[in-house]
Amino acid sequence: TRHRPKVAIICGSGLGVLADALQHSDSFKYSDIPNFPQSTVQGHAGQLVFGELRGTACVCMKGRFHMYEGHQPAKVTFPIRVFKLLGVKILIVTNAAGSLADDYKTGDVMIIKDHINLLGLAGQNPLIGPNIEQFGPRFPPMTSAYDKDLCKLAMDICKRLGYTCVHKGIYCMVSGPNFETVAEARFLHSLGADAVGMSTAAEVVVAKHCGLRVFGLSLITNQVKKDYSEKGSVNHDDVLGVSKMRAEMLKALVSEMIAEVCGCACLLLD
Ligand SMILES: O=P(O)(O)O[C@H]1O[C@H](CO)[C@@H](O)[C@H]1O
Ligand code: HPA
Repeated sequence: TRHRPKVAIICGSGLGVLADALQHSDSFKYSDIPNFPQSTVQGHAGQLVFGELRGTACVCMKGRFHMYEGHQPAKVTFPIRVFKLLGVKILIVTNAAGSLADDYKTGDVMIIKDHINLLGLAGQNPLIGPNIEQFGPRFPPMTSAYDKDLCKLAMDICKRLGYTCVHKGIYCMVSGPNFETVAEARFLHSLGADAVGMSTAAEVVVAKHCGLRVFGLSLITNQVKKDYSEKGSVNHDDVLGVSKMRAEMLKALVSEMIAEVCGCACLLLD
């Protein structure tokens, strides 16, 4: 491919259409890329797409890797270091997530302000093992994992586009693959998490370690039950259904973000 991406986008469950925004695109199947894991989850196509979005060269992971697929944390996050070596400066992560916050509705968007890397805290951190100094320091800070300027820009864009169901909140990564019990949901909520999912935090830790700027979006695809009296249960098809319904909205938001970031002197990529 002739594209030399500055921005990488990871598509969450059912959000592969974000990659369709790329023009003059070149696609590579994960199975054709040396050392890349394979996508095994429905809603994750398994293609790396290079192209241009509003004049900026981007690379898009149409399908991410999860630990519940049997991968070690370092394997799940392997593509992030590939992006770094390709010259990427900004990582945009998206995911489908369940809501723990009382005021989030299904279909809402949460701009990720911070995360709780529950697996990382419990010893499943992608940076465990010999540190590769070429990428970053042994003890990287994580106090501003999600770029404040990019968060603010996203809020402004949402206002301009007339999106009202947008929040800023905290994402908690769990391993899955089962969805949470009521007691677990209460526990995560009491920790301060607004949304829960089975991805993202590990990718962000590796991205920050190697100096990428990160912006994250969760699409709220379901309400996580925090009360035994609440009826019904979530399944992956429902998650994909909501993603499909809201994917165009996320596509517009991500496109605007990239257009603004690359046109704004204060957010210059280099
Ligand atoms: O985080 P993404 O990949 O968007 O997917 C989310 O949706 C799946 C569950 O329906 C899990 O994989 C969860 O992590
Ligand atoms: O409720 C959820 N829990 C964990 N991961 C998820 N991904 C989408 N929804 C959920």
